[in-house]
Amino acid sequence: MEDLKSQLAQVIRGYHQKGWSPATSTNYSFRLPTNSNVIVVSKSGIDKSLFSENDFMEVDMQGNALAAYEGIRPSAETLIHCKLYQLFPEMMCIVHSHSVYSVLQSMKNQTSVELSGYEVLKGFEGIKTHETTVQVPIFDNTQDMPAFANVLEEDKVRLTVPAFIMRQHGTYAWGKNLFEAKRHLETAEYLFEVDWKFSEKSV
Ligand SMILES: CSC[C@@H](O)[C@@H](O)C(=O)COP(=O)(O)O
Ligand SMILES: [Zn+2]
Repeated sequence: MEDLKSQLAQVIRGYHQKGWSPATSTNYSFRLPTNSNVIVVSKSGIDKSLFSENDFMEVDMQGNALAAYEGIRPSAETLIHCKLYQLFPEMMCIVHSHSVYSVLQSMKNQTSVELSGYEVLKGFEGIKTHETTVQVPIFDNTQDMPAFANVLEEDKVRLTVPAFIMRQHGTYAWGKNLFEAKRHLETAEYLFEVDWKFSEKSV
């Protein structure tokens, strides 16, 4: 587990350098390979440029801190992680960004970002050709995490790729391991940026 913590911490610091986690934003988690009912999640309010293995804590599938971490505040968005693991039981890692292009894409007054024809779509698990179109869903932002978790459950059918946007907030992506979750977030973020820049040029 220490290896996983240190690998994810390194990814988190790297994402901060890309500008994906300003002002302590974003959160991350993985499930213990030895007990998938235990979620190792980032603590709330940590500066992601300095994130270390010690900035994780353990919660149960309802988001309650395990005894060893009593009194420590898990990420404010822990319930999103809990719900995604519940909806997609094979998924073991979740990553989140507050990137500029995710926010810009979400401000188009649409309920999804349509991405078509890009080679990098193949970064999403199961996509084998650029000759396809995917919809990355956009859900309205809220501070009410139980309500947002319900939205995810009700709209699970819209989660056709392993990523979504919270409007004017950022992207969540997930995978069967850190490598896959990372690939999915980077796929989404790259496509949001290229698609945004192309539509800017063509107006
Ligand atoms: C600093 S604003 C960002 C937060 O409100 C939230 O969206 C976020 O991603 C981080 O929350 P946190 O509780 O630190 O995990
Ligand atoms: Zn956030």
